[in-house]
Amino acid sequence: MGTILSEIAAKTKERIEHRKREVPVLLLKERIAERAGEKEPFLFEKNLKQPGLSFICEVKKASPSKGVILETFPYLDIAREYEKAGASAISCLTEPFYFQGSDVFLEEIAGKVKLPVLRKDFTVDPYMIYEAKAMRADAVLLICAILREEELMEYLELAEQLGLSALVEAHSEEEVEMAKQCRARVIGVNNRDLHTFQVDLETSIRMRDLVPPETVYVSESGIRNPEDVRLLRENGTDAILIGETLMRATDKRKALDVLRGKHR
Ligand SMILES: O=C(O)c1ccccc1NCC(=O)[C@H](O)[C@H](O)COP(=O)(O)O
Repeated sequence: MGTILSEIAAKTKERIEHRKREVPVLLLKERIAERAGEKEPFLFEKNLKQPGLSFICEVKKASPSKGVILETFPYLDIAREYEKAGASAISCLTEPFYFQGSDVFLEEIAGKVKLPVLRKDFTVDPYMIYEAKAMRADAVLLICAILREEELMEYLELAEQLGLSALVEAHSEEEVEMAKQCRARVIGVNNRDLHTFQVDLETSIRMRDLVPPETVYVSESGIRNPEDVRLLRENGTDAILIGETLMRATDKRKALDVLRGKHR
């Protein structure tokens, strides 16, 4: 049975084939050259390697599991609040059909906020890595479940050449092995089951020891409360990626403090 990811990946391929005809890769390369030196290479990875648990805070309007999360979506204000609240990085959804994301959100956030920004999209073509760089992203998401090992290796090399970090996402032990084989430097385990959409933190807790300490280990999805954060911290997680919980919080700084265990 196919998962939601294969469906999103197929739709993304169509979107990107169309985009390539509108904006040829040569144009993206010109834009990248014009912006050379504007960004510190690999800042995403560098920030996640700072001592203590790092928070990657997500800017996400909607999702397949929850539908629309926020009707009005002040994405730039949200990113600024994350910055003030001490986030280490921002994750910005750019996928338009399932998450109501947009490249415009990312480009604007990356232009106005100093934190590194992850382009949270379903990378299925090297073109998307050039796009990410051209729109001033600092990192790309590479999902093992939608890539062959040769593709993952090729995309990691391209990201490296462009000074972009890559968050390599796994859902199983086999995918963690694939990420390691490709020498990923940042590996994220997603706690969301792609068949049922159920989240279970035990997934990333269980796989922690498969990833060596020099690789950044990220736990993604389903992080709701200080107890979840405490469990992940105590299990040796380097960074956590949080979307819905923060999107629904009216006061982001307070919500992050509560998650960190600073408020009761
Ligand atoms: O969020 C979904 O419904 C979803 C469904 C299928 C593939 C990916 C999906 N989400 C992308 C993410 O990985 C999350 O946005 C991210 O990890 C944050 O999760 P959460 O804190 O649970 O919003």
